[in-house]
Amino acid sequence: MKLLELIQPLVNVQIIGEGNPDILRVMADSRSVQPGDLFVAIRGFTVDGHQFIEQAIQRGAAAVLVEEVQGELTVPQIVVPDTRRYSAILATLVYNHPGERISVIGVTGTNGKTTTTQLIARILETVGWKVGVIGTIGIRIGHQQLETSNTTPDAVSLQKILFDMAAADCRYAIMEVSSHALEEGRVAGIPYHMAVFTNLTQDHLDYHQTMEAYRAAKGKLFSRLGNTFSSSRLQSAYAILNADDASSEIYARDTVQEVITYGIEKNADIRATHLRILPEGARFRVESSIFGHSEVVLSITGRFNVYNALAALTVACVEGVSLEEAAQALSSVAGVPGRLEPVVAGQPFTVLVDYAHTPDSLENALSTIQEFAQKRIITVVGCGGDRDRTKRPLMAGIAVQKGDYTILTSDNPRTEDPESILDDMERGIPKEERQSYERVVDRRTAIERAVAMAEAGDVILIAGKGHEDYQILGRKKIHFDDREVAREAIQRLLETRE
Ligand SMILES: CC(=O)N[C@H]1[C@@H](OP(=O)(O)OP(=O)(O)OC[C@H]2O[C@@H](n3ccc(=O)[nH]c3=O)[C@H](O)[C@@H]2O)O[C@H](CO)[C@@H](O)[C@@H]1O[C@H](C)C(=O)N[C@@H](C)C(=O)N[C@H](CCC(=O)O)C(=O)O
Ligand SMILES: Nc1ncnc2c1ncn2[C@@H]1O[C@H](COP(=O)(O)OP(=O)(O)OP(=O)(O)O)[C@@H](O)[C@H]1O
Ligand SMILES: N[C@H](CCC[C@H](N)C(=O)O)C(=O)O
Ligand SMILES: [Mg+2]
Repeated sequence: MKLLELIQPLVNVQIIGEGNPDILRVMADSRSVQPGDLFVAIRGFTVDGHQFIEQAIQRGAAAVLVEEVQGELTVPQIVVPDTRRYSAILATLVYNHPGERISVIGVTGTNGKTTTTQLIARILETVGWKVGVIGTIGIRIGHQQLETSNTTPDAVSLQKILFDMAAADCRYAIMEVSSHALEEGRVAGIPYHMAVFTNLTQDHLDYHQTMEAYRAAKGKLFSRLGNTFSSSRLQSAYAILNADDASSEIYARDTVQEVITYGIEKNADIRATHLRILPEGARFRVESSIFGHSEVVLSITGRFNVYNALAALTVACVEGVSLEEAAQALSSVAGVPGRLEPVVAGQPFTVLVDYAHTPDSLENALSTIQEFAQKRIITVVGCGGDRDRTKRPLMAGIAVQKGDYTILTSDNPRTEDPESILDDMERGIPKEERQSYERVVDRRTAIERAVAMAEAGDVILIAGKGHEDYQILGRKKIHFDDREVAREAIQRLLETRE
């Protein structure tokens, strides 16, 4: 596409320099620029992309999109007020509105996004539709697996991924939409067919500052639902909301599209009753005046997973899958990596690795374990560095209150002092609980310690990192997998006992 044709729909644009080159792609990272790219200089949280303009031109950039007029360049410069947001629009245009060639289902909320997207994918695939999935544990296009670094990729990568999914004949793109992504406009230009809300509890206050701002960021998915850039296609869209979460009322008011609710406690369009939470899974009955009723048997447990399953069932039913068939598909889900994932290595106690990294998710994981634990619950937990500090004392307080013994340890300390993160956590533990916890800053040692103290019938919860196979210490990323470390510790323990 010619540069001038590409930027024609944009407003507030200044063009400097001669020429009208062909633009093949939009690229925000100078290191990946190829000849024919439009390089977008984004002022980031760590570096300013304007620094890399020369490098991008050397690599063959045909034009640059900037916020500030640059000195003389050998390629045209397009000056706009906000390159981050404009890059989303340009990527949509370059890839010719990929979001309109595939039904995009967005899932947002503090907890449960990964699990819910995986459950939706399973149901839609079971009935025979090809899907793409984008989220924390990676990107999948049919059977092709790709790595990711963010839950929701940057705007430019996202449009390319949707393009590839549409080209691979996926009928659906099921994606996690983080509050960061909504705030930064990474998903601008995606005409969501469905917007699903799981829940809203505390997280990311380092970024959003207040819960109101955090709620408002997530709300953009609902207030913009049904909007498209191109007027050629007006589509009907649905907001799928959790009736038991207070924020849903606000989101329901904010959307002009059809609202369908799911829940357990309050009246909802699709509701779970007769819940039984068992160690090996959950059973419940679904009742809906719209979609009928069915029994559901899940191999994943916890009341919170009943909510995730209800959200997935609602999406499937809206898409025309029968409730019966959707429930059947869910029963075949063995588990989601790093979500209450058991480590089984012949030990007489239970070890569960879980991605609980917020106060609410930790509370839920521990409440679920309480329902089936026969003896003690030993919790190994840490909090990420360079992230929301206010959740640290809350998480430590919950661990000590709900479990029997807690080992406070490091998560991904990043550039913070690991001991000072533990200090922040410890502040949430009442003095009289001094006997029920200890600090072991090294995560491997902490896991080994938990394994060494466990007795038959105990449950160890290793929380915070779930599927992650790395640990970030300073600016270094080392290989670290809670499941591997626990397995090795158990094996060593069993060998010494033989
Ligand atoms: C705060 C935030 O949103 N940060 C994200 C953001 O970084 P940034 O825009 O500040 O980028 P930067 O690193 O300062 O670089 C600025 C620009 O220079 C470019 N650059 C940089 C170096 C170079 O040599 N050449 C070059 O062109 C970069 O490509 C970028 O365009 O854009 C980067 C590239 O897309 C992301 O990787 C990065 O995520 C960081 C790693 C991060 O941790 N983000 C977290 C806060 C996050 O977004 N999390 C949510 C999940 C939360 C949840 O689960 O609820 C997520 O969606 O992932
Ligand atoms: N519906 C839910 N409500 C509350 N807690 C949940 C729910 N679903 C999962 N959890 C808990 O939260 C943890 C993270 O779950 P999941 O990865 O599905 O959420 P997420 O929203 O994708 O998280 P992230 O924001 O990191 O991407 C799980 O390991 C579990 O402990
Ligand atoms: N999506 C979450 C992941 C947190 C995982 C935890 N292990 C950490 O590193 O803090 C975030 O960006 O806050
Ligand atoms: Mg996720």
